Amino acid sequence: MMITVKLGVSRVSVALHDASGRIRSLLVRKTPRKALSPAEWKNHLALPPVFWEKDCPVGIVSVVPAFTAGLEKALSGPEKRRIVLLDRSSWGLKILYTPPSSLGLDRLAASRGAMERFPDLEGRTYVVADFGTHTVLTVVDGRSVLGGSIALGIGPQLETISQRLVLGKVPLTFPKKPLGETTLESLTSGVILGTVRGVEGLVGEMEESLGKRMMLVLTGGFARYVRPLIQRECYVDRHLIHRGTWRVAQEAGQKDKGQV
Ligand SMILES: Nc1ncnc2c1ncn2[C@@H]1O[C@H](COP(=O)(O)OP(=O)(O)O)[C@@H](O)[C@H]1O
Ligand SMILES: CC(C)(COP(=O)(O)O)[C@@H](O)C(=O)NCCC(=O)O
Ligand SMILES: [K+]
Repeated sequence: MMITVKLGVSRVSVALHDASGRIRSLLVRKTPRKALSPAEWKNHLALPPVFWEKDCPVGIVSVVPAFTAGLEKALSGPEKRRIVLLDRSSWGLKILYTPPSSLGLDRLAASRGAMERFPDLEGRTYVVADFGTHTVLTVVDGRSVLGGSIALGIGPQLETISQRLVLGKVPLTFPKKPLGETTLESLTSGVILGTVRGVEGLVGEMEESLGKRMMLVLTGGFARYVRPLIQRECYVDRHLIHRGTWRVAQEAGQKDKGQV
């Protein structure tokens, strides 16, 4: 068993993996507004007992470094569980981004997770489109991460607009047509279809500038909603960040035991 944690800007997700890496249980909490003490983190996460199994190592990927120490101590607990804090050198990927230290660790985790989940991507050029709180594209060429794009995600866009238009919560509906004839249709067209067509357009332009075709890999909370709208071949797996983190934390554990 292993636990992987993604500490994101707005959400923390905690996954429990079995020996083969499969996710057995996943829970999501809001990212706190301020740094928490280990005890506060423990309360905040409120992990069920299965997550506290003895000797279960924990791999952590954080994009909020100021919050990481408290979380790490909370998860290590009195049992002193082994914590694998992943940094930029952990992923077996070369970072061609400036400066390399500014590239989100979640993007490295998703890039590696894509290779783990879809082994035929190894050595190829592909782009991971993470449809989460942000919509983030990350281009991988062989074992090098080149960069990509970052925009506000579908969820936060809908929330902002619905506050402005006093619409209440906009239900997440599948846009049936580009030409919206009601407010709801217009919003789903603009935000959901617009985001997807924007991603497709960017991927096409990135391919042109690279002079190469890329495989598209979808991940993140909205991946399965947008998949039917995508007009090109793609792979989909919602949990690439956890899968990449699992693989790399596992490799780190084997090195510690002198098995590699
Ligand atoms: N079934 C679902 N469970 C959780 N989040 C979902 C679901 N469907 C859509 N979402 C949306 O996915 C987004 C979170 O995506 P995710 O990739 O999990 O988070 P993050 O990018 O913050 O790590 C949220 O904005 C949420 O509204
Ligand atoms: C852009 C992100 C906040 C996306 O994470 P999300 O909020 O979707 O979980 C994250 O990838 C990040 O902190 N990136 C650092 C900036 C960069 O990659 O250039
Ligand atoms: K994300």
